[in-house]
Amino acid sequence: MPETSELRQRQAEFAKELHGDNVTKSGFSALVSKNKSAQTEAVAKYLKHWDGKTDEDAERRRLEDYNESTHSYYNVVTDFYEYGWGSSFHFSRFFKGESFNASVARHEHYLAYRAGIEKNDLVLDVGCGVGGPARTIARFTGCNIIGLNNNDYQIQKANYYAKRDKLDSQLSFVKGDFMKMDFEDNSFDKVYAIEATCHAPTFEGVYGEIYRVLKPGGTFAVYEWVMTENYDETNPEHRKIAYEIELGDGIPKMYPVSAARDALDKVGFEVSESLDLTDNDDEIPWYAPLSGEWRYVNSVADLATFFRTSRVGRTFTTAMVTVFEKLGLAPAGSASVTHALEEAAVGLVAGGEKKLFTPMMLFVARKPEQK
Ligand SMILES: CC(C)=CCC[C@@H](C)[C@H]1CC[C@H]2C3=C(CC[C@]12C)[C@@]1(C)CC[C@H](O)C[C@@H]1CC3
Ligand SMILES: C[S@@+](CC[C@H](N)C(=O)[O-])C[C@H]1O[C@@H](n2cnc3c(N)ncnc32)[C@H](O)[C@@H]1O
Repeated sequence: MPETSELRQRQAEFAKELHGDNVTKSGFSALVSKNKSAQTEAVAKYLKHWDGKTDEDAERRRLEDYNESTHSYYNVVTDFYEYGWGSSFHFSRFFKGESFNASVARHEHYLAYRAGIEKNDLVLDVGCGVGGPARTIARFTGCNIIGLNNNDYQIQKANYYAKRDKLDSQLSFVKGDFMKMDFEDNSFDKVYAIEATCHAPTFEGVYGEIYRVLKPGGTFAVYEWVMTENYDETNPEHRKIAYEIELGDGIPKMYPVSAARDALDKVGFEVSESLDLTDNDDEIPWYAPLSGEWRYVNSVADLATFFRTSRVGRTFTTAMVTVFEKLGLAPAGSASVTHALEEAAVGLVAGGEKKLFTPMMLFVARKPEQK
C-alpha cells in the first residue's frame, strides 16, 4: 500500500514522538533518549510480519505493508547502523591497504562515475539514508542532489549533516515513497540508488517511477540487492538464508537478479551494464567486516569498526543493550532489534560465502530520448 497523506502525517508525528527533535545524537546516547513506549511500538510494527513463515500469504502480508514495515525498521536500526557502520548504509568492495571509509567513498564515487554525473546536474538519490553517499557524491562531482526517503528520522539527520558540512546549498532531503514520488515527469538529469530499491514490493514499481522522473536521455545507476543465479527458492537452506536477509534488513521479499533486469526492460530503460561487482577474485570479500576475520583489517583506524561489526562485537552490543533494557535505561524491545540485526549479519555472510546473494548488482540504464 503506497504512502497516503494520512500515513505520511502519522509517520511524521510518530517519528517526533519516538526520536524527539534532537538528531545530533547517535549510537547508545540516541538509543537511551528514545521515547520508550514509542520505541516498543516501533519494534512491534517492524517485527510483526516476521513469524518465520515464507508461504504466499505471509509474503503477501509483508509486501502489502512494505511502507510502514520499512519505516519502522529504520526507526529502530538507524542508530545501530551509525554506531556500527557510519553514515553510509551500504557495502563496498575492499582492497588491501585501503581503509574502510576509503572503500565506502570509492564505491560511491564509482557509481557517480558510471551514472555520468556532472557539475550542476540535478540528481535524485532514491532511498538516501542519512545522506552519506549524497555528501560524498556532491563533493566529488559538484552536482545538486535531492535525497528521497520515507523515514522521517533519517531525513532530519541528513539535512542536519548537510548543514553541518556546509553542503546544504547542494543537498536537500525530502520525505516520500519511491513507489509514488511527488516529483514531476522528466525532472532529473541523473538518478542513482544505493542498496535501497530492494525494499520495494516490486522492482517494476520503483523503477517505473525512476523512469518517469528521469529526463529523456538521462542515466539511472543502481547497486541492487538481489539473489544470484545460484539461488534456488525451492532449496530450504537457500530460502532460509534469503529469509534471514529479509528479516534482518527490513526487506519484504528478496527477488532474483532476473526480476530486476526484466523490470528495467519492462519500464522502458535501455540497459548498458548489468554486472555483479562481487563476482571477482578480491582478496577481501565485501562481507569481511561481518565475518569477524581480523586478517581483513587494513588499518588501525578500522579496528573499532571491525570490532563492532564482528560476531564478538555484535554479541557485546547485544549484551550491553540487554542490560540497559533490564535496567530500564533502554526501551523494551531494543535487544530484539540487535537479535534481528544478528540474523541479518549471519544471512548476509552465508549468502556472500555461498554466492547466493549480492548487495552490489550494478545496473546502468538510460531513458531513451523522446521519439
Ligand atoms: C538494509 C540494506 C538494504 C542495506 C544495509 C547494508 C548494511 C549497511 C547493513 C546490513 C546489516 C547491518 C548490520 C550492522 C550495520 C549496518 C549493516 C552492515 C551492524 C554491524 C550495526 C551494529 C550492530 O551491533 C550489529 C549490526 C549487524 C548488521
Ligand atoms: C540501506 S539504506 C541505504 C541508504 C543510502 N542509499 C546509503 O547508501 O547510505 C536504504 C534506504 O532506503 C530507504 N527506503 C526504504 N523504503 C523506501 C521507500 N518506500 N521510499 C523511499 N525510501 C525508502 C530507507 O529509509 C533507507 O534510507
